[in-house]
Amino acid sequence: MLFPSIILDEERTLVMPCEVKNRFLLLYGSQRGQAKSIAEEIHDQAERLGFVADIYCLSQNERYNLEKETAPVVFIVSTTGDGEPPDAALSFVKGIKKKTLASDHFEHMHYALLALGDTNYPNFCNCGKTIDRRLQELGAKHFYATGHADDGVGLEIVVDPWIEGLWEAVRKASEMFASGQEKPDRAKTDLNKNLGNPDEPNADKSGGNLNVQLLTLCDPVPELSNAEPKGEQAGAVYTFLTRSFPPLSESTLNIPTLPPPFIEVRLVDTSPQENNAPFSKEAVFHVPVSRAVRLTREDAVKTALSLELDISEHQIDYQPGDSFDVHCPNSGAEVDELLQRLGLAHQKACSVQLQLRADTKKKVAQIPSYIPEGCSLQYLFTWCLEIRSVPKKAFLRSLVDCTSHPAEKRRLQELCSKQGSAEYNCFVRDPGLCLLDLLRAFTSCMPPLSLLIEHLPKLQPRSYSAASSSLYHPGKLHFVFNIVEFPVCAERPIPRRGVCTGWLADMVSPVLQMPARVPGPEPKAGLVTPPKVFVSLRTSSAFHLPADFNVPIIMVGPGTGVAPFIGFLQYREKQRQENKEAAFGETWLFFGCRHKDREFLFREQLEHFVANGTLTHLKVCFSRDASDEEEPRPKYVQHNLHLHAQQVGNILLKQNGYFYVCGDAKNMAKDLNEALIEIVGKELQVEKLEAMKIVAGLREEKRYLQDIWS
Ligand SMILES: Cc1cc2nc3c(=O)[nH]c(=O)nc-3n(C[C@H](O)[C@H](O)[C@H](O)COP(=O)(O)O)c2cc1C
Repeated sequence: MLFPSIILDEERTLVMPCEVKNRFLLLYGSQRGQAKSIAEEIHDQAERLGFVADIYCLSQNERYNLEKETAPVVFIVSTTGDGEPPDAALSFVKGIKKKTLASDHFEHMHYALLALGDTNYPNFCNCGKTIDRRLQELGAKHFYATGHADDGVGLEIVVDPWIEGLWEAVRKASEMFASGQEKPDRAKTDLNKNLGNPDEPNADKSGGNLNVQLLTLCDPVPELSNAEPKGEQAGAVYTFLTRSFPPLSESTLNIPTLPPPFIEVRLVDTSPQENNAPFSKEAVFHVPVSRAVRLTREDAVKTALSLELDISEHQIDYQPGDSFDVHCPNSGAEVDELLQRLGLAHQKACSVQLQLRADTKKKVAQIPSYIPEGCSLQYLFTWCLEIRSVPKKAFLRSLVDCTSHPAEKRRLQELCSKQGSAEYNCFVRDPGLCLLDLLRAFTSCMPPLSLLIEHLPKLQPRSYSAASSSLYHPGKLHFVFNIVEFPVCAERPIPRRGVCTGWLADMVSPVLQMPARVPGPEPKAGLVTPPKVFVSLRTSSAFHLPADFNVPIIMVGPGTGVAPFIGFLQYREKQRQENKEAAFGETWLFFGCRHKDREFLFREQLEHFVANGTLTHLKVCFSRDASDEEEPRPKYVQHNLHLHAQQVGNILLKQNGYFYVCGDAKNMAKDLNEALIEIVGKELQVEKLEAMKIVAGLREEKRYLQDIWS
């Protein structure tokens, strides 16, 4: 069968005629939607390139049958939690892990896998790697090299070339295997000659000599390169974001094909049922904040707050180590500004009626399930859409067509182009710009409401670790957070706070209590109605105290990472009171912050645990306090861990102890992992590789547990 050649149509779009219908099965497992949207993108491209892709979520196992599947299978899976599969992939992963499956169970299967992850987490792409390894063990064969995309640096760096190379590989795989003419092993060898491996720097990323590009070419418009758009702000403040500079301004651009529109919106002037609560399928509880305390001093760089929720009216059973979701709305001021900017402010009370466009070219088009039918426009932006998300390149591409000023249009084309990738990262992705930032800067851009519904993801609840034990505080649930601040930068001249932490901080400010050591106005008890928040519980499968009291534990929780350990220690104190005869293992806590006097969170409570023997070793360090020159003190928790290497090694390697880490994934958790490997190497006198294996073994045994965030 001859593969049709590429035709350059009049609009200079590279298109393929649709005579060849090579079928493949496309399965995704996604927690927050990125894997799903990549799968949908592949599906749409497939359609345009003349393939047939049957797309399903891994959880829809009644819709596909891998045991009988003869077409190539493409998996797109992300990783969540501490290296865990997304919820929708859990049962699939469990199924393929069954020990009873024969080693040739999937011998008939040919697959490609794109794993999404983030190198800030220690178990990079663990779910994808697990599926890959297991499918191989069960006899399945790759028809295309696995891609590991890193959200920490930009998924598109791997995803774009991986998708580009996929088409040739799918075509060859379907040709060879669907007809049953080729023996799989032989075919694999043949195929591998042409496979591009996105993991290998010198690989042919096009997957062969066919360079399929779903891109439009845009010639430079030299006279526009430095033209000023009309908006004052755009010219003055947003220079790098909005203005084109050579060499990009002089390049011919490859820009993505316009994503096909699929939603039709009508705003109906009936008064919709007003509802000021999140729309969620899980059990969500509306609970009062019974106490709010600022934990840090005024002069600390970060402001940490502790909130106590009164859950006594609800059935919320939690254990220390569990976390829970706070369902927060978007900022009212931002929603108002957005509606104003879109010319929709006067319709904010209208009911939003959505339907799929009858003429859409998008094949897997769905009305987003997180938008309740007939909600108001205001509700849609307040509770349903993540308006702070960083617009993806496909979104920028769509915005191009809604922008009237030629210079702004060109700049948006640059930012979504292949050639402008570095500028996209530098001016959009890294500063974390959102739609409103773009609309402030690109003043002639006027997207329709339908486009925003198509591109803005679901507003996600924010997850926090419980910082209390219900044995210690019956009917109460505590949590701790730093107020996230996004300072002014060149691309965003207006500072802002995190969606959830900013909202919580504003809400509790009338009742906020100051730290005990700092004099300040106390809230007038009884005069203010307690603020309320919407929460749902997320139980943890493993991040709990060991069932056996005697097992020693090491906890590492700098900054707000100390939160779950406060819950652990409260629980442990109760266990000790109730089991006076029992022997309890050692409890170590490594805590760190910048300044002892400004942000030593829970200092009094930790000292209380030390005094009553619940906490046997409290090791603290302060990274910005002056150190004694003669006796330098440890700066960070990992340094302190090194200072106690022998005891740490002893607890973990000889006493079967547990090692818990909570806090920032990007810096702390990585450094700590390195420190642990070094300690194990030193204590056991083994090479680094061997030490790494031992540390990996601790993870597998669930004795090295993490609750980390990036
Ligand atoms: C709470 C959370 C936990 C994560 N844990 C991991 C992890 O353990 N390993 C990893 O490689 N990536 C991890 N990631 C990164 C995601 O896999 C990555 O952002 C991916 O693009 C998300 O795709 P999705 O939206 O389809 O779920 C985590 C992300 C979040 C938000």
